[in-house]
Amino acid sequence: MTKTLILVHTGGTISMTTDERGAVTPGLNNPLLGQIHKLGLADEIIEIEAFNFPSPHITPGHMLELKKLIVRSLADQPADGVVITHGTDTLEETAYFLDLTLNLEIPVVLTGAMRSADEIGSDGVHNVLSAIRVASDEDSRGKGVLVVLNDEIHTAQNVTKTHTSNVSTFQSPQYGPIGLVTNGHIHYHHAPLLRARFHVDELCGRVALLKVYAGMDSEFLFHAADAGYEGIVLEGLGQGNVPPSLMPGIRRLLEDEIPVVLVSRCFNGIAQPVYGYEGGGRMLHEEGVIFAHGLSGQKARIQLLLALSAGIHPGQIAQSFKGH
Ligand SMILES: NC(=O)C[C@H](N)C(=O)O
Repeated sequence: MTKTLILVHTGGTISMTTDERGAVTPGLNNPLLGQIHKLGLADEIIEIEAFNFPSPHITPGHMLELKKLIVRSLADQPADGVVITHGTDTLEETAYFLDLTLNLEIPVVLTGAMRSADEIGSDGVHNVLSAIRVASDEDSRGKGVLVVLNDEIHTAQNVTKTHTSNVSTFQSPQYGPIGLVTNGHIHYHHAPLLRARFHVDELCGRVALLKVYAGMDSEFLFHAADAGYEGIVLEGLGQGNVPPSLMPGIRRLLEDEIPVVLVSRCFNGIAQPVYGYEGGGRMLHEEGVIFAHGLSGQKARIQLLLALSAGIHPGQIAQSFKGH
């Protein structure tokens, strides 16, 4: 069957080369642009250069632009799948943003590279080829946004960058990948659960992410309330606890109707209201802190930003985190 894919480039190491000083830098043009269709994998690949940014330069505003570009491109040219190349540093945030905002049955697959385009053993072209094969596969439909690197298929919800430089950096702690890419096959061994969805045309609200540490005081939380932040995500301790010295700041935010979402700074397990001591999860839950079960801090932050931008009332935001 004839397949048409849209391949959107956004930058990242996959499109970078090494300069004369030995520093890895973005070039004027994405070196992959125009190269991939020559490999003859899908019948038609429409390449679009959306941005050419290192991914630390990507903002939620760019993520929304990307989402709109995908919707527009598919309206102009219906396709069987979408592949997006992206820097790896914030890839998981863009993937989750798209997962929560795109409402598509066709596969949408993000990929990137840990080695620049001119480096020996560069993983970029291989990852793009795998992503194209995954996006062309019928079994990839209806699975939400996927992330494909190093011959593994991960969900946007669970995947995270776990290593600064290794090519096997993308992992889904505690859940594992949902599928594998081999020479001849795309093989799924798990099916992802249904996700939340938000209809967002514009982003509004500032949401901060703070990591909780031993002896942390409330100063940043008071500052966040004074500075007009609309939401706070806390990466709490263990099963979802904070030092008692953080309670005055949390109470102030909740009094001001600023949602406080709690995840765990542990990368395995879920945050849950277990402990009844001062600052323990039970107390936080009873006072109105929202538990985002199993999400990382950076994903919970994207979700809270989208919930606020979708106009969900602060009282209803907890509901939108149910099921995670
Ligand atoms: N491997 C990479 O793509 C890392 C790079 N700093 C980026 O995210 O753009």
